Amino acid sequence: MSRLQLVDDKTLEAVSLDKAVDLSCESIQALDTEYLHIDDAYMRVAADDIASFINIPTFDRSAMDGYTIGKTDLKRLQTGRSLRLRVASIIGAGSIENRPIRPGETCRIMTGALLPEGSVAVIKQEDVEIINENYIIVSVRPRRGENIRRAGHELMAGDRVAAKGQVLKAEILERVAACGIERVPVYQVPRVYIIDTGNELLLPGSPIKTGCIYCSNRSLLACKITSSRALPSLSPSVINDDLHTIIAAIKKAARVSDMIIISGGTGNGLFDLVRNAFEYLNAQLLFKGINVFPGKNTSAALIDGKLIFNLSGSPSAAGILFEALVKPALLKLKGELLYKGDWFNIELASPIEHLKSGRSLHRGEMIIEQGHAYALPVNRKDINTGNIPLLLDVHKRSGEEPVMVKAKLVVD
Ligand SMILES: Nc1nc2c(c(=O)[nH]1)N[C@H]1C(S)=C(S)[C@@H](COP(=O)(O)OP(=O)(O)OC[C@H]3O[C@@H](n4cnc5c(N)ncnc54)[C@H](O)[C@@H]3O)O[C@H]1N2
Ligand code: MOO
Repeated sequence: MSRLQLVDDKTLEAVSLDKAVDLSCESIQALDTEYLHIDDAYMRVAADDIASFINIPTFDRSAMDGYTIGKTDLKRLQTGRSLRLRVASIIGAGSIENRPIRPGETCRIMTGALLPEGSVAVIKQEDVEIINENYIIVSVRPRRGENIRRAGHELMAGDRVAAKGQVLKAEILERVAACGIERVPVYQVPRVYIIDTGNELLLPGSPIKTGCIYCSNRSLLACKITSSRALPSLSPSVINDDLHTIIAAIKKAARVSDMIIISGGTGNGLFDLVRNAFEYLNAQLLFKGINVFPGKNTSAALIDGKLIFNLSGSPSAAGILFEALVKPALLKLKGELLYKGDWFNIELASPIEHLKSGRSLHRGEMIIEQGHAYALPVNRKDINTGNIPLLLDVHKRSGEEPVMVKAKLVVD
């Protein structure tokens, strides 16, 4: 390992957060696709448009439990007359009445059942007078088509029920199932490998030692990866600030995962060696440093086509940078169409304490006051209050206290 040398990458300039997101996202493509049974496809990402092969419903059906009305009887009723109709048959949902409806006749029909030929309306059972099981009297004036659901009124054959890149949520999968489609094309789920570097780190469960802290980033990142519907995998132990150990961990991660996150070692201290490991591995450095706080030392690289992020060891910075930078790339890897997420403008509920000049990212929560949504800045002690969590993107220009900020919903 004598060939290991510390790299001097000071020549690389820090990029804006937007540029860092673009460079990361542009360097990767969605994973391969597979077909899954709809029962296993919840929250997976559609790898192609999914369209119906059939009209839904495929036949004209009754929308109510009631009685069918034929064309001639409808005309008579519309003149204001009362009619005594003979109940010719009973049609339940799923059964078929082959005989067309005749003048002076009705069929008792259940909700969802196929209408007999010649039916032009259905009258709800509570709107007729039942004389006995063979006769009813109708005195209402139905509209043509009343209580009839026509073939194709929900969907026509060829209509799209899911778009490529859309997350298959409950209501979408209901539509897919309604079309009779059993298997759907989806993107594979990314496996994201987490490496925590730092000599001071202990895994929870081990006895505390002087000068050491418990490693909490792996829990934070694993939860965020899980809530992004990807698969976290954790290095079996924390990784010491030793170049060979870091290189071995990255090599292993690149073999078994689709994306890698390394926490710690982003700084310029003597034991911040992750970028030296990148150099040794001939990684293609995408950027080194982002003009935002926290995260000014964040970097990203490609190793064997796998995107690898080096986030700050500080858990609050790592959590924020996951949301702002890693998550868009992860969603792109998953095949999600809207991988960058929506930023919206929102007013701060209170000023942010000790706000730095320039651009900074913060944790926030949405609160509602007198019907208006505001972003309340929160520090780490106050999070998880039950309010909707937000990521806040704040620009402070000299001498100005920002009022409006950009925000993005955080799901974890
Ligand atoms: N001379 C300077 N020193 C530092 C600067 C600077 O500009 N000049 N920047 C500071 C900032 S900002 C950051 S961020 C850090 C960069 O830190 P690293 O990414 O190299 O991370 P570490 O030094 O390893 O750790 C930072 C902090 O977080 C704790 N940590 C690390 N890993 C974990 C983990 N897995 N779980 C929980 N906590 C973790 C670690 O003990 C440190 O306290 O550099 C500053 N220094
Ligand atoms: O670089 Mo640090 O992540 O700004 O807090």
